[in-house]
Amino acid sequence: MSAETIAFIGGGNMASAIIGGLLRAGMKPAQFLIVEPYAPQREKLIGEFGVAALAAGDAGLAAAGTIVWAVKPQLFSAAAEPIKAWLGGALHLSVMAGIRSESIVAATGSERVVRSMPNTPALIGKGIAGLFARTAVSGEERATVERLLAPTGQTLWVEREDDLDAVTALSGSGPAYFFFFVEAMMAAAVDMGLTAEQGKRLALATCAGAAALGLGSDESPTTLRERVTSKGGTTHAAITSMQADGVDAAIQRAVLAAQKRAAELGREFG
Ligand SMILES: NC(=O)C1=CN([C@@H]2O[C@H](COP(=O)(O)OP(=O)(O)OC[C@H]3O[C@@H](n4cnc5c(N)ncnc54)[C@H](OP(=O)(O)O)[C@@H]3O)[C@@H](O)[C@H]2O)C=CC1
Ligand SMILES: O=C(O)[C@@H]1CCC=N1
Repeated sequence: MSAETIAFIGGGNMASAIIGGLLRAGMKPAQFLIVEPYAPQREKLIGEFGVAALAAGDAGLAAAGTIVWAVKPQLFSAAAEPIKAWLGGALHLSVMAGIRSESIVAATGSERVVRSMPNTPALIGKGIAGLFARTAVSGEERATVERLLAPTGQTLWVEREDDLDAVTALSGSGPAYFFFFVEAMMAAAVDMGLTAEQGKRLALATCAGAAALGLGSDESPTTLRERVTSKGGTTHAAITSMQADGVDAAIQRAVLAAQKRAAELGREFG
């Protein structure tokens, strides 16, 4: 192991998305060390990526230049405690929701901490990750983090750490809101006599097309929505129904609930 080694504490969904992306971008399996207590998951990582995976961290961690924290926030303290002696020399990158950088400094003994909030489209290189760096992190280390996350999609730096709670609520959790919407579209498709499969195809292609249209256009989502909405037509009927049901306000409340929960996770498990 060397300073080029990237160690992951937790080898689940998010770790796999980042490791897979970096391997596709040309990093070598020997550059990774994963600490993952769940044996079937360890075997999956070894089989899929050819990386080294240990049930528990050991002194070898001290050589890693970068340590990525990818355990559930609830498990952070318990995961850090037994390996603390070997963490002080590394740059730490957390993907954990809520856990404050101050808690990561206290648990690792390193001031060089970057927090990120990726999302699951990272699995196909189409994610977006919010990033926050503590002042001890150098410009070069910020660039290192950007390189690490580049294969997973876009990155966006925020200046205030608390803003990561809003990023978590928007883009971290956002893919689930989108699938929730698609599930409802599919249920409506079935109500109207289409099959669920037809509903899924129509809903996903429509959402993907609308997102691509929005990304490629200088016009606001409001203008793009209005362009679909003919006077007295079908879209007007649907939007009027959603407004009467308070769907927009409900979505805003839901996103704020996620932001509040992110802050709570930091207080409860930091
Ligand atoms: N999923 C998402 O959309 C996003 C998740 N995140 C954040 O990423 C983090 C990881 O989430 P995700 O990848 O979905 O979760 P997973 O449950 O898939 O991965 C976490 C892994 O860590 C393992 N683990 C548990 N205890 C330890 C330990 N002591 N040492 C090392 N590994 C341990 C778990 O094993 P076991 O299963 O045995 O407990 C599990 O395999 C979370 O903090 C979450 O907030 C961030 C952005 C988006
Ligand atoms: O639900 C969660 O807590 C994590 C953080 C963002 C997405 N999943």
